[in-house]
Amino acid sequence: MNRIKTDLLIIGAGSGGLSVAAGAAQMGADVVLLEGHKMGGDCLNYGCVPSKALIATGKVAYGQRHSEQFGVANGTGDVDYAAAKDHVADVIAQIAPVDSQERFEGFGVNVIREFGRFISKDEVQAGDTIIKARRIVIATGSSPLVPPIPGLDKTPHETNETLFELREKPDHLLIIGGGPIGMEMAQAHIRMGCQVTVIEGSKALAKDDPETAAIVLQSLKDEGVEIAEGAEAAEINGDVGAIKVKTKDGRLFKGSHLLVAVGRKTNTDKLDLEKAGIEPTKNGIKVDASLRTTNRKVYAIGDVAGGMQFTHVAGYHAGVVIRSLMFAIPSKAKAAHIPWATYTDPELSQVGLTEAQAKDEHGDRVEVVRFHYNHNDRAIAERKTKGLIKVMVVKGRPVGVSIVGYQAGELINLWALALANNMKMSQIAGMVAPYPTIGEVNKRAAGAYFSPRLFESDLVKTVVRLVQRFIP
Ligand SMILES: Cc1cc2nc3c(=O)[nH]c(=O)nc-3n(C[C@H](O)[C@H](O)[C@H](O)COP(=O)(O)OP(=O)(O)OC[C@H]3O[C@@H](n4cnc5c(N)ncnc54)[C@H](O)[C@@H]3O)c2cc1C
Ligand SMILES: NC(=O)c1ccc[n+]([C@@H]2O[C@H](COP(=O)([O-])OP(=O)(O)OC[C@H]3O[C@@H](n4cnc5c(N)ncnc54)[C@H](O)[C@@H]3O)[C@@H](O)[C@H]2O)c1
Repeated sequence: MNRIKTDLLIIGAGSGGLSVAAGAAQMGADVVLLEGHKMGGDCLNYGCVPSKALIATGKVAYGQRHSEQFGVANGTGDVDYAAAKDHVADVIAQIAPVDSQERFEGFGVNVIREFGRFISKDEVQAGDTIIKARRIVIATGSSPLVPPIPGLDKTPHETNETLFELREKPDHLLIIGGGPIGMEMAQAHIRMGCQVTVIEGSKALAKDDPETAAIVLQSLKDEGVEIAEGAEAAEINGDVGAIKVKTKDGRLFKGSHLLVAVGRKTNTDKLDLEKAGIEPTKNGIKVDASLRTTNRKVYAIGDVAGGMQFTHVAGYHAGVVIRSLMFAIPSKAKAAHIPWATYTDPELSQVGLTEAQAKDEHGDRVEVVRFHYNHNDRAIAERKTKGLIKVMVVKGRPVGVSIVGYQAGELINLWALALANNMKMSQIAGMVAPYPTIGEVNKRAAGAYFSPRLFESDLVKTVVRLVQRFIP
């Protein structure tokens, strides 16, 4: 057995672990990084990157079929499903060097390609190496949840870990789960020429604002996706080509392939957490505001910390623990300013409170201002007029923003900055945005907050009349 000592041990080389490793090593710490499977974790190999690459294929195919409105003859938009998967693999391959073992070794990180498990409060065994560390960061992420629905274990099915390697085009893809994975993949597949049915136990895209989510759901239905809500999968059987899903309320869905996308299970089973005195929760590892576990030498970040499960959250967590670990500066993770986006067409994004949450929290003090894409000149030129922005405002400051429409994932960046810095609506309204950009939607939403105050105020009218009378 090899024995090594280090300042910092990181378990898991996904979005969170790699960010901590890169930062800490480049700042001079002695770092050991463990990865039992693929460098880059879920995001690069089974998550964000392949899903967005497949969405891009769908977008091109859809664009070909709908080009006439621009004066360009419609094309057939035929998709070679296997070739689309080659495109996905090529996109992953282009990004992979950034997350590679070689790059991290170049920073001076000792990368060990083994799963790690605790053997004491400050020791982890990985293969035939025992690492004793002054501080440890658990960044082991999550895996697809495959629930114990009767028959599922005997029925061939895809998850996000297998879908991007499937080369045979599904005639009819059944998707259990109408969350972001389900809806992004539903649209990508209908655009690639598959028939698609989403079987959702409660409400699709339920974590988002219902008004903006409804616009996405209607768009998917208009493209031909069948979305069954209140349809909890209860019994599954069949084989590739003939899969059947029965729901609790007796509905029967038939398809050729099945994708299970019903949420995530955090990766803690290999860790032997109890050996280190680390308390788990129902969905992850118990952490305090500084992401410290019940063992004061150990932190948990990213998906395994059991909060919002996004790559940018794992990256943000990495920054929080680096401050504590490298400089001993007390640092807390907050969630109120964290945005998210779902990359359907139209896109859906959110930061801060939804309208319902804002009204719960602030009552009558909330004002909701809206601006619709069909008043944005660039959106008209691009024929992307479907969508709106809603800003929830309390005492002149935004407390939440929901956007649905073209580039909603880009537009939310400004509001993430505004919420993180407690900015005022007047600062957004005062920004000069280049014309014609989709980004003017943001400025016009802020303007919509002030319009009634300026244009419907008797006081303003009286003052203006008075001033006009006295101006020479
Ligand atoms: C289909 C899909 C699409 C997504 N799209 C987006 C998106 O568009 N935007 C977004 O922000 N997020 C998206 N996500 C979420 C995002 O992928 C995750 O939030 C992110 O990868 C979490 O990072 P992490 O570092 O916590 O974990 P991971 O990236 O999962 O990394 C954890 C790593 O730890 C390793 N590991 C586990 N146990 C051990 C052990 N005991 N020892 C050593 N190594 C171990 C694993 O092999 C893995 O490599 C998507 C997820 C999915 C599934
Ligand atoms: N664009 C993005 O940032 C992006 C994209 C994909 C995934 N993700 C991340 O991955 C996480 C997981 O995504 P997800 O879509 O798997 O999970 P999710 O938890 O968001 O959605 C799962 C859905 O499955 C439904 N469900 C559960 N059991 C069911 C059953 N038996 N029958 C029918 N429906 C059932 C739930 O009601 C829920 O709506 C997301 O929460 C997000 O954090 C992010």
